[in-house]
Amino acid sequence: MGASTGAKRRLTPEDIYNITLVSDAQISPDGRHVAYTQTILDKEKNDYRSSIFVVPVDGGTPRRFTSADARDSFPRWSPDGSRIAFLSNRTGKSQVWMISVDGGEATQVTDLPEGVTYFAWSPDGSTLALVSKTEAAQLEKREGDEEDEEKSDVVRITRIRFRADGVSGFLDDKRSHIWCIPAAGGDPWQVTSGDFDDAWPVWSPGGHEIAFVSNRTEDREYNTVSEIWAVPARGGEARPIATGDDAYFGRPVWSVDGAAIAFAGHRQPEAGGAIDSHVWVADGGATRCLTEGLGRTVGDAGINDTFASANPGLAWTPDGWIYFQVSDSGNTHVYRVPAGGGDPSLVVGGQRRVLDFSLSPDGSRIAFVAGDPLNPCDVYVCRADGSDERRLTAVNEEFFSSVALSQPEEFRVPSHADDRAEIHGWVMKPIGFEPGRKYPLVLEIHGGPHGMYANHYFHEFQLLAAQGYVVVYTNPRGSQGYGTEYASYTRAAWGEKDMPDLMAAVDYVIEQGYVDPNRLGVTGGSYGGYMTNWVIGHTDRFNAAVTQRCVSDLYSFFGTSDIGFNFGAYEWGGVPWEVRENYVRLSPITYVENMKTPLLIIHSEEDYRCPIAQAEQLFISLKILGREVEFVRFPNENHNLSRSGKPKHRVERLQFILGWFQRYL
Ligand SMILES: CSCC[C@H](NC=O)C(=O)N[C@@H](CC(C)C)C(=O)N[C@@H](Cc1ccccc1)C(=O)O
Repeated sequence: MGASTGAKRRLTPEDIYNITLVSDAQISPDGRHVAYTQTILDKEKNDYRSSIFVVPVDGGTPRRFTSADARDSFPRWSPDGSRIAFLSNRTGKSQVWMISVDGGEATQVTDLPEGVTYFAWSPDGSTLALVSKTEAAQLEKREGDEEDEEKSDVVRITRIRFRADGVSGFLDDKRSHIWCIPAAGGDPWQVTSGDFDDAWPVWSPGGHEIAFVSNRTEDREYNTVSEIWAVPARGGEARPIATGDDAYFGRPVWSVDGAAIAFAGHRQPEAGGAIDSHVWVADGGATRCLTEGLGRTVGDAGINDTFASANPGLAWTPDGWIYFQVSDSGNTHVYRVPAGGGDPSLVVGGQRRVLDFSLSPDGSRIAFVAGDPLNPCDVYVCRADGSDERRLTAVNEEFFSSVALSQPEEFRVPSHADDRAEIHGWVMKPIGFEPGRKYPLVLEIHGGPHGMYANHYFHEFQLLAAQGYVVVYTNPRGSQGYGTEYASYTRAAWGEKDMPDLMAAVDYVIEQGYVDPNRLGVTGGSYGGYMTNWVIGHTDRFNAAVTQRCVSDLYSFFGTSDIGFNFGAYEWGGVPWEVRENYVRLSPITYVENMKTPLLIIHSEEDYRCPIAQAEQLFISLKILGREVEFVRFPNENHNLSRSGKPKHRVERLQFILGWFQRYL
């Protein structure tokens, strides 16, 4: 691939409308069907629409279960397999709905004033545990009730976390709590309360207790702790499972006998994604780590622009295996480990990214969604040991058979840094590639910094290849998927320690002989935008740059991003007044006078992760310096414009990127 287009046409930005996304594969209790969410981008409505589908594991045509003009998602089978409960925004707020597997109309189960973000079936199928920001007192007082006082538009802020990307306005003081409701409908009751955010309820096998994730430490306003607790299902006092100031745990799952709980995470909350996560078990004695020697992080650190997220948990089988995702060198796989101790082993591997998975209750089958460089996603099923794998959907087969795609080629190259560490990367040749010709190159830089480029379809990369660019992308130091030492290497050294890795990849590809070294471009988003700014402040080798949702000044980023002060305090070695020099030295804007590369700045106006002032400061400085710079602002969009922004804006963003590189390369 890459050599000729044959009968196939080239990809265009608008082709995002031709891509169907599947996610959240949930295998039925009898292991014979898989329910999943299917999402499309609706051009006419300029919005997303998702529905629940069910496909037989023995093959056959997927059947649409819901067809509302809404977002239906999170399908979960009742324990007897007769019903599927799901979340839907069809009445405005996200609520739980129910549909019989025999067909018929879906019925609404919950009507909580603050909606529902997550739910789980009780083992006997009688009750659903929910997560909602509703407080019991609100149920008495519904919309339309008279307010006592006239509302003021003045905002009084008392909490350190007062804004979150994706939430317009400011955060309210409401807390997420666990609720329960009869699955057949009826009055809900509040299970947890207090000044805590509770999440991810999981029923004990006997149905008496619910484990959940919360931060109940004294210092919770200021730390990033995440603990595991359990509470009686009828309400009462919560008991600690894995708690304390060193807890950074989530995704709890009970053992089948209810004697133990497994979960994922690590014991350094302030480090976040900079260190590897593991699988742990708490059984009343000491908490044990089951994946000590794994050398890779538990979970999916993959980054791309064409996916629908599902956020799967761990799975514990009756015969004592715990299943979990692992990010490994650009792939996300499914592993399992014996709960009693032993070596973790690979179950679902391959050059691909497993986005989510679920196990049948008897532990015999796995359903999963996976994507690879030429296919964003499909639903698969296999046996518990990974054998007998079958693809159950082919949602994009027809579309992708009509367009030419470039197959990424992997490489490993020594860094330009003194340690000559091995850096893993990919190169995509342009569509219509002809040996002997020289092509412009675009370097793509991922964010995080602790994310991971993966063996997964990336629309932006394929578009650049379709337009005649060589596309290079790598997992430099700071990336996940190569162990803790690799991921944490950039601490207090952003830019300084990863730029030599990136430039080694660029030089390696230039050495292959098909790149015009005078036509080099660079782009990236978020931390990738930070690095784009850093790179053009430290070399003039690039002829065009596009910085997206970027960070330019660490000093003004600190305290204005929703990411929280802890992020900077860890990543840059302290708070500004402790390590002032780091904030200046590591800020790309410090080197703005050196920036000569024509720069396009793309930023969303409601980006609270990287506030738009980061872009404005850079734009104004470069304008004053008389540099070639343009600033494209996307109204009503947040940090996730490239992944879940309004479809029309996503197309426009891609057009701006292509336009800039066409102009300067
Ligand atoms: C995937 S890990 C990074 C998440 C990180 N959040 C907390 O630690 C984050 O938001 N990092 C930003 C940079 C930071 C604001 C300086 C970032 O680079 N984000 C990336 C990665 C990402 C991908 C998918 C979803 C969330 C973040 C980006 O926006 O592309």
